[in-house]
Amino acid sequence: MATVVSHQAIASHKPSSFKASHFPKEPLNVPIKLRQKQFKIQATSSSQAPLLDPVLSPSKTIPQSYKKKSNEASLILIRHGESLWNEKNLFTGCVDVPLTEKGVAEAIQAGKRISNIPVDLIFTSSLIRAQMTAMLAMTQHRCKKVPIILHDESEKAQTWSHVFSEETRKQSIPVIAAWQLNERMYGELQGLNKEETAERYGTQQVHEWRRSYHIPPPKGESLEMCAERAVAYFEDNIQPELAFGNNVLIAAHGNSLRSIIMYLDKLTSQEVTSLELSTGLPLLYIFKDRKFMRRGSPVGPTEAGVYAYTKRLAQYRQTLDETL
Ligand SMILES: O=C(O)[C@H](O)COP(=O)(O)O
Repeated sequence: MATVVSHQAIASHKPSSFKASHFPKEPLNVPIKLRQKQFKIQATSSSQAPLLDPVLSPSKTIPQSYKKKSNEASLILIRHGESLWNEKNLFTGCVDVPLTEKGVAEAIQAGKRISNIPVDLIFTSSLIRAQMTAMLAMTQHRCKKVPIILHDESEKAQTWSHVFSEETRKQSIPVIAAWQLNERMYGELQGLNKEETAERYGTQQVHEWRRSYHIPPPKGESLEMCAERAVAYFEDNIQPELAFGNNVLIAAHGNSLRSIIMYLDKLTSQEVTSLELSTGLPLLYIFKDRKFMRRGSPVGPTEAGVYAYTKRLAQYRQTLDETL
């Protein structure tokens, strides 16, 4: 019999104490966008491992019922830890450089800060510094689930990365990498030293390139252009997950996150110019009643205030305390 599982199905989305046979074998009720990425698994017999088939047309895979997991979800945003080019003060943009040792420590520290906050699904950019940050942060999470990058760049990549144990899937968290969450493309500034560029073109000009909403750096993206793809991706792919009740972690970049925060906090193009994000600092939002409520940055796993924000977070933490 053919069974459809979504990306969500590889994670249990529940604390490890959750019983009730865990997940149904039949399709989970999943948000619209990720339905389109559903895989069809054909179990030829109970003794044979399932085979992964390519995506079917969404009309064949959309479940009939659509039932929310919860009316409330957490959203954590983390700018990646310090990169080797942050350290050298170079414009980085879409150049794919790794974290420094300090960046690794920042990512681990960020993980400690969010270690009691539920994470069902992770989105990162396609750049290694954001992916390293997400992975390192998750090593600290008390749920002890394994983040697994989903490879859907080809049918073969999907098939070859398939996990054949339902139990193992339940102990994992899907990680979706999307280029739309990449840092703004910094054009002809990529690889240049920020201080030297300011000396050459003037502080005011460089500040406009870096912080204005509308003005792009030479042959690069303005924040507005970056927002067009990052916010569209957020609205189309991430917000439906939150609306469904899935708790989401996004590890991305200074400017792609600035544009998303501008959307979440309804900042004007003027207000966003003064928004600065530190490397490796997690920011927590609660999504409820179709509204985003900014809750600041969890300062530590035992910080009482963070868990007082919502009953759901407090309950999740209590479950971790009881079961781990
Ligand atoms: O891409 C870069 O150089 C930085 O990560 C972000 O740079 P900015 O603070 O100059 O926008």
